[in-house]
Amino acid sequence: MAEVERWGGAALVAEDVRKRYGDTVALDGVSLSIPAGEVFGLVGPNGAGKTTLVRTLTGTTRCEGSIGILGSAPGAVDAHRVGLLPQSFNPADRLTARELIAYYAGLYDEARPVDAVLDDVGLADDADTWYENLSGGQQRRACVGTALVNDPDVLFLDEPTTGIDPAGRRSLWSLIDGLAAGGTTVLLTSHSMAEVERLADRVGLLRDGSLVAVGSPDELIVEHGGDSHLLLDAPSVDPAAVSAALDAEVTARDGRLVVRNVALADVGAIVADLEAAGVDFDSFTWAEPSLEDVYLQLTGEAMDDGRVGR
Ligand SMILES: Nc1ncnc2c1ncn2[C@@H]1O[C@H](COP(=O)(O)OP(=O)(O)OP(=O)(O)O)[C@@H](O)[C@H]1O
Repeated sequence: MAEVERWGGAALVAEDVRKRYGDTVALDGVSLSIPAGEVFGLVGPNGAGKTTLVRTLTGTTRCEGSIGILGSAPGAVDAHRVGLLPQSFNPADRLTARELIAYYAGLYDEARPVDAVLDDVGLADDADTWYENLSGGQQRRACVGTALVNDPDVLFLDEPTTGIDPAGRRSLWSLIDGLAAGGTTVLLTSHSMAEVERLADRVGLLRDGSLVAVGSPDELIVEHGGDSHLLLDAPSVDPAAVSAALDAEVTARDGRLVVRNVALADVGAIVADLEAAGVDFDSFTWAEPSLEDVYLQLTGEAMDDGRVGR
C-alpha cells in the first residue's frame, strides 16, 4: 500500500528511468504518470526508445530509476492484471488461432472464454486456421488476442495495428475504446499519428530517449501544431516558385507542397494567385494542424524536405 500512496494511485509511473545498451542511451531519464483508465499514446521516430520504455514498464528489461505498475514494482505486480502485446511476437505456425488464444488463456487461473476473445479481434470465422495461413493482419490480430485473455487492468500494445487493413484497424480501435470505457489503462505505441490522435487521451513524444512533449492531442496541437495550411499536389513544382508567388513559407512533404499559415477565408485568393503565377498544381486541400504536424515539428522531420519561405 505504501507504494500505491507513493505513486498517488496512478496505474503506471516512471521516475527518471534510464536505460543503456552498451554505448547506446535508449532512455535518458523518462518520468511519466498515467492514471487508471487512460489511453496513453507513445510516439516517436524509429529508435527513440518506445519499445525500451514498454519493456522497462513491464519489467522485461532492467533499468535505472523507479517503475510503478498498479502500485507495485514490475516484478511484483500480479501478472493476471497486466496484458502485453510485444512489438515482435512470433507464435508457433502450426497452432490455429483458437489454439493460440487457448494456450495463452491456459497460462492464467482465470481467463476469458476463448471464443469471446476471438470475436473481439475479428477472428471468429478464421478460428481454425493455422497461424501460418492467416494473413499478416490476421496474425497481428491473433497476437492482440493473446494480450486480452486475462482481461487485464493495464494493457501494453506495442504497435498493435501494424499490417492490419483499415477495416481491421477500425475494429481494433473500437475494441480499445471499449476497454478504456471499462476502466482498462492502455499504453499504446504507434507510428500512425491518426491512430494516436483518434485513441489517446494523452500522448507522449519520445525523441532520443527523452520525452519531449506530453499532453492531450488538442493541447499538443495548439502548442506545437502551427497554423492551418494548404496542401498542394504539385509534383513538378519547385517550392521556391510557390513561395515567391505567395510570399509565404512553403515546405515539401510526402510529395506535396505545404503553404503554411493559411486561413480558410484566404484559400480562394491564394488559389487565384497561384493560377495567375502559372503554378501548375493538380489539386489542393486545406487542413487544420494535426498531431502529425506536432510530430514533424518536434522530431525535426519537417525540415528534412527543405523549407523555403519568408
Ligand atoms: N536489445 C538491444 N540491444 C542493443 N541495443 C538496443 C536493444 N534494444 C534497443 N536497442 C537500441 O535502443 C534504442 C531504442 O530502441 P527502441 O527499440 O526502444 O526504439 P523504438 O522507439 O521502439 O523504435 P521503433 O519505432 O523502430 O520500434 C535504439 O538505438 C536501439 O538500437
